[in-house]
Amino acid sequence: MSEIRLFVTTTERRAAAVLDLLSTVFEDEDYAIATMEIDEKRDVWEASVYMMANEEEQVKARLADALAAEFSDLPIGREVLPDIDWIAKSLEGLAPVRAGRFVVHGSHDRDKVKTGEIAIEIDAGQAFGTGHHGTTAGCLEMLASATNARRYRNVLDLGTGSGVLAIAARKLLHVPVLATDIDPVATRVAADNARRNGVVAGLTFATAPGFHSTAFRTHGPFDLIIANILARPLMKMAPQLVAHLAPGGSVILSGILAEQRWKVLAAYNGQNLKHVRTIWRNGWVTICLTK
Ligand SMILES: C[S@@+](CC[C@H](N)C(=O)[O-])C[C@H]1O[C@@H](n2cnc3c(N)ncnc32)[C@H](O)[C@@H]1O
Repeated sequence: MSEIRLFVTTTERRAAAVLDLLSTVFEDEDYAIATMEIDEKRDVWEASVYMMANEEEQVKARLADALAAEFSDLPIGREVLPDIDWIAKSLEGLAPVRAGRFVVHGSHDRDKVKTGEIAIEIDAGQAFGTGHHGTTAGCLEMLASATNARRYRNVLDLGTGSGVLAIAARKLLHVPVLATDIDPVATRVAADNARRNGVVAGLTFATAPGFHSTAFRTHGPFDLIIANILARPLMKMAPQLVAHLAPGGSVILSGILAEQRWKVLAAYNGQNLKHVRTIWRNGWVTICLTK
């Protein structure tokens, strides 16, 4: 049976409001809801709900009811999604990912690395970060571009997961990197991955929730802090994160849904950081700011 997407087309701000509405209407039900950017320059966004074809009628009626009060000007669009070969799709997911000068690949794809690329070998495992997620790829791309513009002397990777960003930073910059995670399994996996990638020296791993460890004082302040966590903890941590950033330093933040971007920017602008660049990937944003 085919899958259907019902959607409305509007601005970023109104799409975020429609998403809130959809999450209330379809709360606790198994329908995926999402917003996605269609045209950055013209501020065109879509807010969507996905369902199987036999559920379309009732979902559409409820959607129309929900939109009636505030969004009656938005016509409901419809798309029939192509049937997907999930086995082929999952294998495709393991293909190497390229972002900036980096290529992240599994051990089965060592021969796919091209001359001039910085290769990071990560097999899918117990920690987040094979490079396939829009947030990881966004951080890698931002890291490559941020380091074109200036030199950094040390780096913090907060929420290191598989260690992919710490390994990328070490391979690119050859400077000391502190990598931390709240999850001890992640720090162990990240250390293993660092060994496999031949970058043990210069990389320190620590298990710590947020900034609760003496490691930050010992190794900081940092010229570059990369944190791919989630919008809410990133906003909460803004004062501490900025306190550990050296004057003139840069921050790369990800784990932020496109509609949460302005809130995160406000939290960091409030700490006197200036926005440099945003990268959009698959509904997620990666933001770079400087002190
Ligand atoms: C989205 S993953 C990012 C992994 C990797 N850095 C990447 O970019 O692919 C977020 C990681 O942050 C860790 N994390 C979540 N909250 C944290 C916190 N308060 N302090 C430190 N690490 C945290 C999680 O355990 C997880 O490994």
